[in-house]
Amino acid sequence: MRRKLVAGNWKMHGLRAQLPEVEAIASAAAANPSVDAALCLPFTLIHPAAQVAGSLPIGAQDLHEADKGAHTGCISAPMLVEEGATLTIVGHSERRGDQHETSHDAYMKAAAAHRHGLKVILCCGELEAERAAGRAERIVQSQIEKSLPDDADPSWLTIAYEPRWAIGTGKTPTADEIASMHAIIRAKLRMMIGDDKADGIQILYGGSVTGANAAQILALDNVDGALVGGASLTAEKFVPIIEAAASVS
Ligand SMILES: O=C(CO)COP(=O)(O)O
Repeated sequence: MRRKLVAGNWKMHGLRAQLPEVEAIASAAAANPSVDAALCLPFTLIHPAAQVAGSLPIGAQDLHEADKGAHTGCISAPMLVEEGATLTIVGHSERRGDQHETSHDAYMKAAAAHRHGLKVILCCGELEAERAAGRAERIVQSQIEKSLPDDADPSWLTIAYEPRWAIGTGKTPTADEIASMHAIIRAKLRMMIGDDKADGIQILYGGSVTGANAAQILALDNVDGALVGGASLTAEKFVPIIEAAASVS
């Protein structure tokens, strides 16, 4: 039985003034031990958040594929580990859009994270035009093919399906569309790494998840948690999602 994981992605939000939110989220996570929770924060908050987060895992949102080198402005896996991160997101659609990252970049970044013991949330998801053109499934399958790291294993890898058009828009796919895409991702994983490993990997849904829709989404087949943006920024909005996950676990 796969546990549910509710991970927050603060994106480019948060100063030290928001550390009490981290503490409050960590307390709520500790009070719901049947569910896994985590927060992926801006680089600048990783160290101070890790000091106050207790057992709540603190992660990054990106990293460079190299351990060190002449890469101005970039952050490597060993740097993240030293700051107290235990996981990182790779391949988020905002990095694919804003920084032109490819699935191969995500593959390289996931490998770098794994080399240094970081868990990885690997993102995939189609654009609105791709869904409208009937290409959503093929796009997501292709992203998984190109980005799934070697040695992919449930002990360190999680997949997040985040349709780009559902992120920050208040629009979500229908329950059938979410369940269908998650089944397609599960089938793809089975083909690539075998049933045992594939069946252990958590597949999260992300895109406009809130306390109001979380229980319904998290109850769907093959939805093993949520990757939450806007509604993860405060305990008031995020804790109900953790509790919704607990209620369907
Ligand atoms: O991109 C997301 C999480 O990584 C989802 O963001 P929202 O929850 O704000 O739609």
